[in-house]
Amino acid sequence: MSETQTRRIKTYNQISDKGLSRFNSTHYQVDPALDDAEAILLRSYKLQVSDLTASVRAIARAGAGVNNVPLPACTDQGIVVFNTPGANANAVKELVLSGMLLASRGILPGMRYVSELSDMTDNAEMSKLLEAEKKRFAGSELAGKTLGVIGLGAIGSLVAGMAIDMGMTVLGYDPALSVDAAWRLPNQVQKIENVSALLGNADYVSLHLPVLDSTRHLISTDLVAAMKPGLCLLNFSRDEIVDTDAVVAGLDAGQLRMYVSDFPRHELIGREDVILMPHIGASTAEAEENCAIMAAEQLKDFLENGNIRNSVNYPSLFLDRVAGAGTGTRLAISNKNVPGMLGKILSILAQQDINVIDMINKSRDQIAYTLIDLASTPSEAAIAAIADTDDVIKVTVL
Ligand SMILES: NC(=O)C1=CN([C@@H]2O[C@H](COP(=O)(O)OP(=O)(O)OC[C@H]3O[C@@H](n4cnc5c(N)ncnc54)[C@H](O)[C@@H]3O)[C@@H](O)[C@H]2O)C=CC1
Ligand SMILES: O=C(O)C(=O)COP(=O)(O)O
Repeated sequence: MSETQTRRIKTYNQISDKGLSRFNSTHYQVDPALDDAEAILLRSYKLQVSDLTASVRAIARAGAGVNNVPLPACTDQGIVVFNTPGANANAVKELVLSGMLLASRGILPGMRYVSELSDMTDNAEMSKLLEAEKKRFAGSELAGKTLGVIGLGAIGSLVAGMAIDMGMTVLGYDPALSVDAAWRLPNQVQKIENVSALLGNADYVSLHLPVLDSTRHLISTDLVAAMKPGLCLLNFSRDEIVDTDAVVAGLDAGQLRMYVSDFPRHELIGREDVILMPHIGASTAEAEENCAIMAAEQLKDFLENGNIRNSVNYPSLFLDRVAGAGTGTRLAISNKNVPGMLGKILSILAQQDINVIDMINKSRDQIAYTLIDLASTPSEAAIAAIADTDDVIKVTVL
C-alpha cells in the first residue's frame, strides 16, 4: 500500500475493538458513516443490494451465517464475501448446553416461584414452604438421554462432543459434511442417513445448519410428526429453518415437550413450553473478539494483497508478494468462469511489454479469480483494456 493511500471500511453493528484495532489509522478509515467504502465489516445487519455501491470490493461477516448478505448480487458484482468459520462456535455450544439444562430442570419456573416470595420475611417458614413445593420443579438429567445433532460443522461437532462428555448418546445428520468436519467429529457420534430416523430416536435435537433454499422450513409438519413424543427441539441456527406453525402445533399436541430458540417469534412468546433468547448465541466477549480479529485479518490481506481466505463465494487463494516488489505491480482480476480468459488477459499484458513474474488462478462455480505479479506497474491503458475485456468483472491494482 502506498504511504498516501487510505482504505475505507464501513462498519455495521458493534464490532469488537480487538478486531478494529488491526486497521492502522494511518492507512485505514473505519467508520459506520462512509458512503464510498471499499469494504464492509458487519455482523447480523441485513445488507440490501442497494448497500452494494460501486466502490465495494469485499464484505466481511464477523460470524458464521451469511443469510443477511445478498450473495448472488455480490458475486455478480465481483464482491468477495468472507465469514469467520468456527470463531464463535464455542459460545454457541455453551448456550446450547444452558438451553438443554433449562429445558430439562425446573430452573426457570423455580426461579420465578422464589422471586414471588419477596414478602415472606420468616426464613424458617420460607424453607418449610420451599421443601414442600420443590417437587413441582423436579426435572430429569441429560446423562443417559439421546441428543440428535442436525448439521455437524463447527458448532454441531462441538455440541456433539459436549453431549458425549455429559454422558449422552449422540446421533448426527449432515448430508453435506465436509472432509475436514468429518475429521473433527468425535467418533462416538452415530451417523444417521435420514433426518426422520434421527428425530424419531432422540430426546433432544439441536439444529446447527445454515439457511439455504434446501434447509428453509426443514422442520416441517411432517418432521414434527416423525419426532419421538416428548422431544425437546433446540434452534440456535436461524428462525427460517423451522416452520413455526408446525412447532406450535407440535407443542399443542404434546409431540414436542419443549422448544428452545435463539430466534423469538410472536407466536411463541409467553408459552411455558418455549424458552426464547434474543439471538445471543455468539454474544460473548471471546466470540466477538475472535470473529472481529479473524474478519479484520482476512479483509486486510484481501485489500492489501488480494489473497482470499474463508470466502463463501470466491475460491481460496494466496500468492506471496515477491520480495522488493512495490505497490501497483499486482493485479487482482475477477471474471466469469469461461474459457480463454487468462489467454486474453496475458496477451494484453504482453502487448504492453509487461513481464509477468508470478501468478495464480482459481475458480469457484461461475467465478474465476486471478492474482498476477508484474515486473512493472501497468499503464492505465493496460488496466482499461483488461477491464473492458468481455466477461471481466473487476480489476484492481494492488
Ligand atoms: N445463534 C447464534 O448466535 C449463531 C447462529 N449460527 C448459525 O449456525 C449455523 C451453523 O454454524 P456453523 O456450525 O459455524 O457452520 P458450519 O458451516 O461449520 O456448519 C454447518 C453444517 O451444516 C451442514 N448442512 C448443510 N445443509 C444441511 C442439511 N440440509 N442438513 C444437515 N446439515 C446440513 C453443513 O454440511 C455443515 O457441516 C450458521 O449458519 C448460523 O446460521 C452461527 C453462529 C452463531
Ligand atoms: O455468526 C452467526 O451466524 C450469528 O448468528 C451471530 O450473530 P451476531 O454476530 O451475534 O449478530
